[in-house]
Amino acid sequence: MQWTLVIPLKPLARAKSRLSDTAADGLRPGLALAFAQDTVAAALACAAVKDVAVVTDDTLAGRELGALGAHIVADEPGGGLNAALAHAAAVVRSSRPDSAVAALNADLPALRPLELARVLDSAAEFPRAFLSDAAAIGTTLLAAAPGRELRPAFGADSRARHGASGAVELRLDEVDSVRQDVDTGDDLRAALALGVGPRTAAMAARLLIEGK
Ligand SMILES: Nc1nc2c(ncn2[C@@H]2O[C@H](COP(=O)(O)OP(=O)(O)OP(=O)(O)O)[C@@H](O)[C@H]2O)c(=O)[nH]1
Ligand SMILES: C=C(OP(=O)(O)O)C(=O)O
Repeated sequence: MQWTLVIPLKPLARAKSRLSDTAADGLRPGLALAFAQDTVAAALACAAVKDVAVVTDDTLAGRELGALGAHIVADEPGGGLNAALAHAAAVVRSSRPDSAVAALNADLPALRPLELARVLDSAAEFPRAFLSDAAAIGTTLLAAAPGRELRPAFGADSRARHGASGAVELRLDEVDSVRQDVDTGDDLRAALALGVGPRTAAMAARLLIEGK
């Protein structure tokens, strides 16, 4: 089975506020874009991925991620993360009702295509399934098989909320790159230790050179 991924990205100027002690205001939007670029590039290189739709209102991010090959969906609801994801899934299914759809965070700069394929192949065995994040509190991927609603419940404690919604938690080893979202400086160090994509590596070097 091949999946359509929906990836949410809020306006870069407001993104990654929890990284303010690690990256100055002038660098943070570029860092958030680099995370998204490396995430989208790895997703598009994954054999289990048919295509990628990024839901965003950010003009620059839309242009850059579109250039990588992602489809761009406008964040028309403007009602936050879950509304954006539900909208993007509906847009995908309006043209292809039988699509398998999975939501994936935009802040997975260490993402490896083979690990993502393992997660998606495993998700294909269930109506709805999810992968918890590295902190084991949130969610990095929520998948809905053809004919199933996505019903996204990202945000605080989303691991528990996705579990309570009836989605099956995928318990896989050796998919660290799919779990390693980056919200804090510690997360960024963990991602760098796993090995990040080229755009995040370049931005991380600037953070070191420019001292924040
Ligand atoms: N399209 C869209 N994406 C969103 C929205 N809110 C959050 N996101 C995206 O959803 C993912 C998780 O978002 P958050 O953890 O709320 O925000 P963040 O920018 O990652 O980090 P913080 O500012 O530190 O909370 C990120 O990829 C965000 O860019 C929204 O309202 N619309
Ligand atoms: C929105 C989520 O991620 P973050 O850790 O980026 O807040 C989540 O885990 O549901």
